[in-house]
Amino acid sequence: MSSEHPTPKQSPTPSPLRVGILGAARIAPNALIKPAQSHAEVAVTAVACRDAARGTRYARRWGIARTFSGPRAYHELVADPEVDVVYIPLPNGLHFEWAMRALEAGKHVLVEKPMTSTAEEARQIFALAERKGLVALEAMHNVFHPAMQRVREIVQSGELGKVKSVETTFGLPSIISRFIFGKDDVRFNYDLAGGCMMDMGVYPIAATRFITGTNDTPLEVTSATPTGHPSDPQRIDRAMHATFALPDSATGEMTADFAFPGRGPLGLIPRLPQFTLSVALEGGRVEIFNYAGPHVYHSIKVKPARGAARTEKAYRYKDGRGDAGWSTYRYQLEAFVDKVRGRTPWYWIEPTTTITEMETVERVYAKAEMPPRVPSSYKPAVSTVLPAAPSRTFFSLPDTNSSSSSAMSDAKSFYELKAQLPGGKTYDFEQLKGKVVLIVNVASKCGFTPQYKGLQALYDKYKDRGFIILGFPCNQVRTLSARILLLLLAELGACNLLCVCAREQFGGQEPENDEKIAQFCELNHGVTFPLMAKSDVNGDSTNEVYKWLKSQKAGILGLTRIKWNFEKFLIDREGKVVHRWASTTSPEAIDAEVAKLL
Ligand SMILES: NC(=O)C1=CN([C@@H]2O[C@H](COP(=O)(O)OP(=O)(O)OC[C@H]3O[C@@H](n4cnc5c(N)ncnc54)[C@H](OP(=O)(O)O)[C@@H]3O)[C@@H](O)[C@H]2O)C=CC1
Ligand SMILES: O=C1OC[C@@H](O)[C@H](O)[C@H]1O
Repeated sequence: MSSEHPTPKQSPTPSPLRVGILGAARIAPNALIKPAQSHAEVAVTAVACRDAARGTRYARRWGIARTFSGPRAYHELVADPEVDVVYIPLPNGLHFEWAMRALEAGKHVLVEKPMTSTAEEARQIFALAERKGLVALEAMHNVFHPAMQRVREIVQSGELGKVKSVETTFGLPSIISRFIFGKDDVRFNYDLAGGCMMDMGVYPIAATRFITGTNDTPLEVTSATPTGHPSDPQRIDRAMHATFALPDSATGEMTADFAFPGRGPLGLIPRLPQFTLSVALEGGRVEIFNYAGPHVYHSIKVKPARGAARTEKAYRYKDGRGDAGWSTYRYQLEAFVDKVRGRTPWYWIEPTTTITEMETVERVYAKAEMPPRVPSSYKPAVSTVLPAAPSRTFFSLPDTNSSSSSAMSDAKSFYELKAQLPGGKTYDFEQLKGKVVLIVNVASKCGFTPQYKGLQALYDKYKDRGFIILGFPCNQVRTLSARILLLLLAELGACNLLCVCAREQFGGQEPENDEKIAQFCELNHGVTFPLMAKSDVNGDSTNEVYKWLKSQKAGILGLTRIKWNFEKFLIDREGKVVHRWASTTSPEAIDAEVAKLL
């Protein structure tokens, strides 16, 4: 059911992005509605609320023109052709379903933190967004703020040497939280993927990783101690304390707490909320107070071991970008709109970051011996995910699930395969008999290129136990902008032939010759595992190895095509492909699976 309201307050540009909100949620005014009022390219035009009266009040209060209500409200908003972006501030356990439904309907999505209940769900959201050429972002708003960017800059500048340890807290005293959270708050509901680690805990994790440059990998959790919530102590954590191993022998420690007790006898002396991030480095310390909401107030303290301490503030970027009055959410919205409009955002949270953040949350719960959050029962509508009509089938490549001869390898087993080495020699797979093999299509100028480091580490760790990695450089997997261009052409009705021709010609992420690729990998990433000659992994000229691998194991949604650089195939000692992982699965995340086969 939908209804109209008086004109919205915004005075947007002629073609603003029209945002619809799912749920009359408490956070939406701060996180989206108010920020949108100062963004000329955004208009919040619709809200869906299960309850008609509440939805109408909310829409009036916030000047939102259209309301959907009733049991189909969310479906109707998502299907509305006048909505371009869906903002999802629902309980955590519903994020996946509604992000997927919105993407399936062709909308960009801004999803509240934590993005999903599990890492696998986040993977699926990004895979679908990528397939559809849409933007998906986890609303981890504080990292977009100049204060957090500045802290990261100071830490990473080397001014105070290497990081030794990071300590982060996010906690509210019980005296405050009892006024904020009712006893039925979604945060305390296990079936809705509640828990303190999910809610507040993602801030310390995201901040620690952001500051230490470990956004590409899940953190190694060395300990996790939960405090159960009285409503459901076995499954819902009121608080979580965890420690991490960071690169270069550094350590991390976090505390998140929905309601910590006061001090003194009977806990009667109240304590202040805790929002501190403190980094100890070889040559001093950097601290930021209020790292989660730095727009309200913050102070950055830089304390060198020798010399004078200083305090900094950063409400806008040093070069003047932004506005001192902007909140973290406003900076986030700026980036989101830039991304949707095809401009380069000032900062962006890559899919890998969100996926590995969720992996870290999973690891913390596992270490704490608490049950993992339950994945959504929503089954993505595959039929709408797959390309619908032949005239738009540039995502469905010739070899996608095809049984045509060009897509098939003649080899009957892994050990019959051969690959081209740089310089024209042949790499015979017979020599791989009895080994565990990881095969990766690599590229030097891709967002995932830093994975080389993790791959080399994996190789170094296990090569003496019969493990080998083979890299297949490929210039073929196209860039996102090229995909969007293709999508646009198809939407505009450009002929299928044009799309077919363009399909495999885009790329540019591995443009150099074999010699330069090898030099790049050795110099920048210390790669010593074998790299094959540059070749195709999709299309008519797909090399024999990839034809065979793809015939053995399909990827997400049953599609065989290689979707991006740094997809990974793991082959066991018998020559059987046992795993296929998307690019977003980091080398660190597959370590345990490799170890299992050795
Ligand atoms: N970025 C930030 O600073 C913050 C982010 N958040 C995140 O936003 C999300 C929502 O939090 P918050 O605004 O506090 O939550 P609220 O409880 O205020 O809102 C959640 C909304 O979800 C809808 N909903 C749908 N199904 C259910 C259900 N089964 N039970 C309860 N609500 C349901 C309701 O919409 P309807 O109106 O249709 O009934 C409700 O308005 C969470 O993921 C949280 O982590 C929260 C606070 C701060
Ligand atoms: O910023 C926040 O503060 C309080 C939390 O419960 C909320 O979900 C979080 O995002």
